[in-house]
Amino acid sequence: MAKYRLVLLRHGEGAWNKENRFCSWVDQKLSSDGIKEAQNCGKHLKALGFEFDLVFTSVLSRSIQTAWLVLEEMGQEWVPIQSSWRLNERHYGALIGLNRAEMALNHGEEQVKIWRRSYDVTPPPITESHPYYEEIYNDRRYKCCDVSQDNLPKAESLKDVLERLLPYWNEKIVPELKSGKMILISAHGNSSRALLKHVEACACVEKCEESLAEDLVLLTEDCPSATPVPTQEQLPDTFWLFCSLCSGDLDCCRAGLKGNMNRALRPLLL
Ligand SMILES: O=C(O)[C@@H](COP(=O)(O)O)OP(=O)(O)O
Repeated sequence: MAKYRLVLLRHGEGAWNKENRFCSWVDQKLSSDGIKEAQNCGKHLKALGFEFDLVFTSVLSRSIQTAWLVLEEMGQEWVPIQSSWRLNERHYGALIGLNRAEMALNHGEEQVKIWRRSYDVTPPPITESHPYYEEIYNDRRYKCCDVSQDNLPKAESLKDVLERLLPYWNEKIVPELKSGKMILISAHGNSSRALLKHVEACACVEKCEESLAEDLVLLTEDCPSATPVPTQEQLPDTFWLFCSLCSGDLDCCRAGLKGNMNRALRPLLL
């Protein structure tokens, strides 16, 4: 039996994913395709015999809905779910709600790529005149966070996402993994990317005190070759799985489960 067991999911397709708009902190629900993707993912995980002990989600409905649908398909609805804004999608600031293709026409492909896939470039911040400002900052879910509403981000780079995510990862998730629980994280494209970057970096570094470091064996394979889905017995001693497709800035797929599992969720590559 593997020592540390983590499955990291990017949620199924949301309504604005379909429209190619920056969704970010706007609380869009899953599209009908997204619902099917999450259900398929649950079927695959069930077929592979996964038994989750604890689930972490962001406070955005698309990640929570994905977790519910996965658990329902697996007959594991009873598994506790913990939600935190720290797993939210990257805050895209003033870009929220805008269409990526229109942005590319107005600002150029290169600029849009920098906003989306650079590590430490922060897009312009959201201001009070933004059409979604009130909807986001007056939402009750952000009144009970571990930071005050005034201190919530107004725009984030991927680096900022990692910085706000790490305390939660280290304090809430890592101890549960270390206690032997099988964990599902249902998150977003960029919060997964940030976490992936951290976990992989730690796995490469000899000593990384607060991480799973040497004990963590990553199942890394070149993208996009389809490989057979390993059974639980075939998994190495310690594993984590990234159940979605590649992230453009990380160059290749990091996934223990590929093929069916990855096709169950919308690829991260756009
Ligand atoms: O905010 C969004 O629209 C996408 C990410 O956008 P990109 O960084 O891929 O542009 O997040 P998700 O659908 O994973 O919650």
